[in-house]
Amino acid sequence: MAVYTDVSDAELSAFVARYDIGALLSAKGIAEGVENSNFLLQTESGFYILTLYEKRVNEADLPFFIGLMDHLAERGITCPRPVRDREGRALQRLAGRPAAMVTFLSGMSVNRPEAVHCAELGRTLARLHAAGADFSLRRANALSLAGWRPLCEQARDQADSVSPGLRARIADDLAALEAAWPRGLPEGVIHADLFPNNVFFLGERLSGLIDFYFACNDAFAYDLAICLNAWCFEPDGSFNITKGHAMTHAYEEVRPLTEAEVAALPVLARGAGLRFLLTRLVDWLNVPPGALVKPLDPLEYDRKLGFHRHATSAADYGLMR
Ligand SMILES: Nc1ncnc2c1ncn2[C@@H]1O[C@H](COP(=O)(O)OP(=O)(O)OP(=O)(O)O)[C@@H](O)[C@H]1O
Ligand SMILES: N[C@@H](CCO)C(=O)O
Repeated sequence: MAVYTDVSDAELSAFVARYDIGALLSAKGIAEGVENSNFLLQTESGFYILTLYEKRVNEADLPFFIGLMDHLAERGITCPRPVRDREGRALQRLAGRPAAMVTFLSGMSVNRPEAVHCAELGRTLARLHAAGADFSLRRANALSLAGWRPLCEQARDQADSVSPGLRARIADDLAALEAAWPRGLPEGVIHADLFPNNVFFLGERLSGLIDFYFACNDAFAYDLAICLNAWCFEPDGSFNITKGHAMTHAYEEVRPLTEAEVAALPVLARGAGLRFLLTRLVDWLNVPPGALVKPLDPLEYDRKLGFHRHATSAADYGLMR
């Protein structure tokens, strides 16, 4: 369960009383997630999600995330809406942490996405990229190429205790990516963490997106590469090219990729793989004492990188031209 910060019932009731949403009826810590502390609140007017922002969220970035959810929702992307208190504030502090309350979205995330889900995701990702075009705030991606070496240094000495040879594999990936990372690709607002657990479906239709707390300005095709990593591998570690095709084809129906983006896809996919290997590895090695959280398996991404290291073109990911 991702609850790093405990909040007493009395603190929660007092917090909810700042809003015009009725009295608090129930509150429970949410089991899913690894980054922030999340609580499902029921008040007299319905359900809300309360988030206390933890270590990876820089408080200065919160206006970007809050503003982005409002911006996207106003442009037809279904996502949580920040709720404002009686004084018009969305950003709060609670139990010593920055905090915000957002609306509850209905829908279910899929544990084992099929090609139909990958296509829905691809289409919505392209719509999200278009909808962010006129968002006025900017946020650099703190977890792109320049952010990987510091993570690598944090985890390096213990990497081989997690898997023999991991330290050397990471060093090779990083060196290869530093030599080949593409510049000048089309960019804008990206979600940067659109894993299946952050995407809701009603039946086979995508019904909403959550968790915008890694959103930033970066290459659109890097966002697609993150999704290929997160949605298109099978539990046995193989890449499912049918799912990759479904996702990239649906993306291109809304926003065709440029030739430069197509050419860059293998290196972007490898970079996305390394980004999640590194954050998972650092978290795996540093579970805070007393935190209710199940760290995610870094080696899942070591196995995915085994595929990316040998990919030579976008066709390996199902992107047909
Ligand atoms: N607005 C919302 N509506 C409905 N459920 C939500 C909402 N926001 C969060 N949740 C629920 O809380 C869980 C955790 O939320 P979230 O993914 O934002 O946490 P996180 O710690 O940032 O997770 P992650 O590990 O994906 O970064 C989600 O999987 C979902 O079940
Ligand atoms: N989606 C991330 C966790 C949240 O950042 C992962 O699966 O590693």
